[in-house]
Amino acid sequence: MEIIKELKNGKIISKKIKGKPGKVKVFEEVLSDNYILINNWQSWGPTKVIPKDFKLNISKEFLEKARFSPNPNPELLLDYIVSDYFIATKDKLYGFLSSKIGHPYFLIKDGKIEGYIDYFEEEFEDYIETEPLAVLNGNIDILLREYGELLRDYNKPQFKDWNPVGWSSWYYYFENLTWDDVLKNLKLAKNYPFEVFQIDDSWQKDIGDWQPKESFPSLKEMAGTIRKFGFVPGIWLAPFSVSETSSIFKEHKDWLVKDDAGNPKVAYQNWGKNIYALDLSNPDVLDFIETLFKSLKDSGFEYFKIDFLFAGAIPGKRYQNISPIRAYRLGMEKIRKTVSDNFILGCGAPLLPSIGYVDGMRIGPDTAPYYDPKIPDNLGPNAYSALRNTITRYFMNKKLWLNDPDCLLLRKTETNLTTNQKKMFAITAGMLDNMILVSDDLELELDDFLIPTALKLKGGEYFVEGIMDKAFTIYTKNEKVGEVKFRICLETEKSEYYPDKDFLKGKK
Ligand SMILES: O=[N+]([O-])c1ccc(O[C@H]2C=C(CO)[C@H](O)[C@H](O)[C@H]2F)c([N+](=O)[O-])c1
Repeated sequence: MEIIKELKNGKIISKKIKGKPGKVKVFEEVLSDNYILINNWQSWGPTKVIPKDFKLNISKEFLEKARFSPNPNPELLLDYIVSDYFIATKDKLYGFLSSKIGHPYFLIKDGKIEGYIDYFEEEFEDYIETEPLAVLNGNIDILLREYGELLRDYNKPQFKDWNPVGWSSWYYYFENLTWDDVLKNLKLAKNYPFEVFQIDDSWQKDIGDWQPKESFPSLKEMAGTIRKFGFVPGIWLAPFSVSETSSIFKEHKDWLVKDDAGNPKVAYQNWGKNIYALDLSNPDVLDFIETLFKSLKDSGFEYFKIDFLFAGAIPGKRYQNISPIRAYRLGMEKIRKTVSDNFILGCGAPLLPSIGYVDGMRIGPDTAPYYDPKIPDNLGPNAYSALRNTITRYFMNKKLWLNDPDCLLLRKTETNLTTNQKKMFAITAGMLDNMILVSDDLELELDDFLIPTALKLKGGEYFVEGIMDKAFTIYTKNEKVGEVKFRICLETEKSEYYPDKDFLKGKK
């Protein structure tokens, strides 16, 4: 590896490779600490502190269902602590600055931190530079912010400066949403400062068949009705996913990523089905994606929550022999160009490969109407892990995209969330200037005082101290509230804020 740039507190290294490199080892250093900050490749995975001898306890059964959701090389998780893109200790941070062709990751092996880049099956006739690696020394709280700045400066992403506030259907209605539920909430949403009204997973015929199911009106009527109520029409879809029961699976197996035997490869299981992945290196597939998003846009939708994106980056046989990461970015580039002036929210997305293609990014797992620090990180729903990631990935916000911490669930019934748990989420998301989305049946009684609370805290300059400690301290300064400090321990649910502002206490 050669130093391509000296930094005041470290360096950026890279090297030239060609041929068929596969998994390239690019870094090794003795692990000098008992605790490490690890990161997962995609939206729903954890960024968290673990002891160096932590056992991931990933079972073969979990991997059978999750498949490539937790990692493009899931089998590594059975034997190692794996950290994608970056890894850190209290005074060191090792962070790759891009994932444009290869997938960069770290393993903890024999007391060492080992850095690799997986170029999968791609062959390079000419030399290419490896994804650059920044090696930084200093206080981890400062280093995280610095790593975010290096990522921004290296990738130079363009994204909208609109920081949406709105409503989403998923966390109350899930797949049971009806068009009557939509109409009821549209009427009630006028009482809130919502800009966007987003219909989530529920409307479609099948995963891959992106037409409305019988019980929903046309796409044009869906979007037109939302617009008529004064909101930006938003819609959810999983554009790179194809369910085994879909017509696209029956008619276009040639469009799917294949296994070594030439059969369509299962990307993951969800909705009680096997889900396959579109081969984004195939020009016909990119035409399909363009036509799909043009039709959604022409129907009147202006906000796109594109989900399960990791499916586009699974290893396998493709039309072109390019890495899954390069194929993924072809698909994301197509979407970005097709709806360039609309808001794209990435979800279930490989983080570094998505830089530059999204305006917002879900940076944690699903929230839920329960908060439980004891549930292990399994990519599944939990308000605790959604809040944890909101803090540990805060440094990506407004550098790479707008962080979406997932929705505030404010209902007082049909939930196990306490008002304090809702308050911790709302104050944190507001102070860190995140997207603010609510997901409730608006007819229910809500702790809705937290919406103005979160909005008052937005727009500031913020910082998080104690990323590797038991409790975080979040600092924010904006012209509405001045300087606010919020000390929060996620495990004990104890939090204090200074100065003691009434609006933070739920007084109107
Ligand atoms: O581990 N999983 O199999 C899994 C599956 C789905 C899922 O949530 C995604 C799916 C949906 C709908 O299917 C919602 O839009 C969530 O906001 C979006 F994040 C999540 N999640 O975000 O935690 C995890």
